[in-house]
Amino acid sequence: MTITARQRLLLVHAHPDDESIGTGATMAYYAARGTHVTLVTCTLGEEGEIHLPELAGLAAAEADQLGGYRITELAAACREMGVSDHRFLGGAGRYRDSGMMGLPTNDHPRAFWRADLDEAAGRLVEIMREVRPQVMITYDPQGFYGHPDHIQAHRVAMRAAELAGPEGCAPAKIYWTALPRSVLAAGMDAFADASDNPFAGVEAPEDLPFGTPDDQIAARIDATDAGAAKEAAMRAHATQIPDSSWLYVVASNFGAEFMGVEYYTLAAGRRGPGAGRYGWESDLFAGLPSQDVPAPAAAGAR
Ligand SMILES: CC(=O)N[C@H]1[C@@H](O[C@@H]2[C@H](O)[C@H](O)[C@@H](O)[C@H](O)[C@H]2O)O[C@H](CO)[C@@H](O)[C@@H]1O
Ligand SMILES: [Zn+2]
Repeated sequence: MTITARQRLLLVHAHPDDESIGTGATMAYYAARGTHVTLVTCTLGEEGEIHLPELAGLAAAEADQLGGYRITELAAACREMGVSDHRFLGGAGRYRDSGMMGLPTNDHPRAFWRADLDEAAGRLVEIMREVRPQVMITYDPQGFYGHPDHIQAHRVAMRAAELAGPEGCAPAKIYWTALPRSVLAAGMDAFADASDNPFAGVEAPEDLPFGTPDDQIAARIDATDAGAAKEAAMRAHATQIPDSSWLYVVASNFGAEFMGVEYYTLAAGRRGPGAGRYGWESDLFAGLPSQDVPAPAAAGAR
């Protein structure tokens, strides 16, 4: 694939649904502005729950067809976001959804959690060679909330960037998905008296398995105009995100602020110009030279 877009964004996610939940507005926002957005999903999500009773028979313990079905959900979500370049790491089915931490599925022979790090990273380097992204998004070392496939996606993405560096095709900036503690605190306040409080039982934002101090956030992407695309992409993942999901409860109360604004920490690269108390960037490509698309590496060049 010859990519001529001047801006190229690479995202590395663990399962079909993560791209929409965590970065759907960012992806739709940049795709709508001509950035070439490449999504790499590391597993098919075979071990997921199924919130559509009519599809219960696809479950891993039954026909074990959920992975194939989630390929179609992901394709629909990408259409809603305007993203056309999507790949599964190593090809569809190479790495299997490991299930939640500590489950026997972590030990499945193809479990992503057991993948050889350099072998998996090498497959991502092949995509970096072709796409030559200036910016990459993945998770923090905790995988945002501790799922083994998210932790492994972080490790593979960061190792690939390390391996690609000497070849000159590593991203100049690497961001990790994040949620500011102040946003979590505002959410807890807003739902304090709600009957369907998604934060019920949580005393403080620090008690949640995710959340980042505001002064460690590097970018706030206001993709409010892509909030509807994000919600449509999430609804494409109906086996994973039921209509009753807390995600929609929060969205219905927060609206554009929740669905259309996404936050990141900067793990590598130089921070661009920003604004506000903590100098948050409003553009992931801030500070990067507006470069022409480098000539694709000659065939066989390494
Ligand atoms: C957003 C995300 O990473 N989803 C994963 C996750 O799903 C969780 C899992 O089904 C768990 O059993 C539920 O209690 C929890 O609510 C879900 O978020 O893990 C799945 C299995 O690895 C994965 O398929 C799904 O994409
Ligand atoms: Zn996930």
